[in-house]
Amino acid sequence: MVEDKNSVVAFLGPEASYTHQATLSSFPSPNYTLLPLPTISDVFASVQSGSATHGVVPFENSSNGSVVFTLDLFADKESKYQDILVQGEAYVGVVHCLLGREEGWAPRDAGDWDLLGKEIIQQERGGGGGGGGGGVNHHDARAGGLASVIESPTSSGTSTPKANQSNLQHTASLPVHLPSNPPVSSTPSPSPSLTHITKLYSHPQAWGQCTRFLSSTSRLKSTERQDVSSTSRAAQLVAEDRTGRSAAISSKIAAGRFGLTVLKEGIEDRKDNVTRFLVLGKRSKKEEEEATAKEQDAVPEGATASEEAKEMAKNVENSVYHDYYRTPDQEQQRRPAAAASLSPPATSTYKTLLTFTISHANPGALASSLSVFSKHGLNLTSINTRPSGVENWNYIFFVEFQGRREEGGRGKVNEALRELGEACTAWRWLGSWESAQS
Ligand SMILES: O=C(O)C(=O)Cc1ccccc1
Repeated sequence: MVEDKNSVVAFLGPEASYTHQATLSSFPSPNYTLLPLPTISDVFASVQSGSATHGVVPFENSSNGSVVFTLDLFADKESKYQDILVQGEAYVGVVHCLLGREEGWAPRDAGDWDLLGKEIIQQERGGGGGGGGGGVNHHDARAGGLASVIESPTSSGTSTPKANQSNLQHTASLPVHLPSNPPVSSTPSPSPSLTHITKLYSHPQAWGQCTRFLSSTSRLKSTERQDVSSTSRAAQLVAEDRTGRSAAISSKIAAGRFGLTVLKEGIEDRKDNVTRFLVLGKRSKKEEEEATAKEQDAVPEGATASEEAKEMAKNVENSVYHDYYRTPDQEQQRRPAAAASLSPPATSTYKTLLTFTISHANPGALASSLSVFSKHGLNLTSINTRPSGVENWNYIFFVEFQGRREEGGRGKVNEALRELGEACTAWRWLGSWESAQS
C-alpha cells in the first residue's frame, strides 16, 4: 500500500475484529489512522465519500465461503459505490474462541463495572472503538491504548498458510500483534462449565466455521444465537451483559480487549481456517482524467481504430443495461486508472474481480461469457452469484481470475473484457491487485 500520513483506513470494527487484524497486516505503518466502523456498508460508504482513503472488508472464508454482505455491496444495485475498486488483499488465520464469564461471575463492584461500561459506551459513540467518528491512531495505541489491553497471543506450532505468515512478519513491530494459530486439539482440554450460558452472539460467518463444536456441546446445541455485525461486537455485547450468562464466538485478542474469559479456545472446525480480506480504495479524479485521455488514444492490439469503434457500437446496440451497470464502453472510459496506479514488478501475480449480468433467456449466454476467459488464457479462480434484484432467479455473476487490467486498453484482460461485452448484457470491473498468495 502507498504510505501516506493522511491515510485513513476504515475497517469493520470494533477493535479486535478479525478485520482489524487484516487491516494491521496491510497498513503496518504508524502513520495510518485506523477507523473502526460498525458495518461493512459503512466501510464502503466511507471510501466512496472520501472520508476514508482505504477500507478493509472480509470477503471469503476457506471453510465457510463468501461473505454475502460484501458481495451484495460490490453488486451495488443502487449505484452507491461506483468508484470503489479493490486494491489489495490480506489473509488472516482465524482461531475462534468462546468468550464469556465463568459460572458464578459477578461484577466485582459498581465502580469496576462503571469503568468498563464507560469505556464500552464511549466506543459505541465513536470515542475510540466503535460507531462513528473515532479513529485509532497507532501512536495513541502505543501510549497505552491497544497495547495495554490486547495481549499478544502465545505462539504455537500450528501451521499457518504461507500468505498469512508473511503478514505476521509485517506486523512484528505493531502495537497489536496478529495471532498465530494455537493448536486445535482433537481431545478437548478441561473447560469451564458452560451450563450458565443462555445466549450466544457472533458474526454469521462464525457459526458456520464452528459447527462441530456447537453441535457437540450439549449446552450450546439449542442455545439462542444472535447474529451481530462482527465477532468483536459480539465480545463487546457479552462484556456489557451484567448477568454473565451470554457468550461470544470471537478471538482471543477480543477477550483481552473486552476483559472476557476464554471459555474454550480453538473451536473452529478446521485448524487451517483462513479468511481473505479485501482492501478497498477509490479512484481519484486526476487518475480518472489522465487515464481517460490515454484510453481515448489507445487502440487494442490487432484492431484498427475504426474496428474498435464498430465493436464498441455493437456492444451498446446488443446490450440491455439495468440502472446500475454502465455500458462496456462507458466502463472503459471511466475505470482504467486504478490498473494504471498499480505499478507492478514483472514477477508479481495479479487477480481481477468482475461482475457481469446476462440475458437469462438466451441459451449459452453464460457459457459464452465464461469462455472468453479461457480463450484469452485467463485462469478463472472463483465464480459467485447473487440475486440481481431486478427479477426473481436472475443473477449477478462474480468472477475472479488471475491477471490484471492494464493501462490504455491493452493486454489480454482488456481484450477479454471487450469480448465479454458481446456475450453478456453488462459488466463492471471491480479492480486488479497484487496477489498476496505466492
Ligand atoms: O467479525 C469479524 O471479526 C470479522 O472481521 C468478520 C469475520 C467473521 C468471522 C470470521 C472471519 C471474519
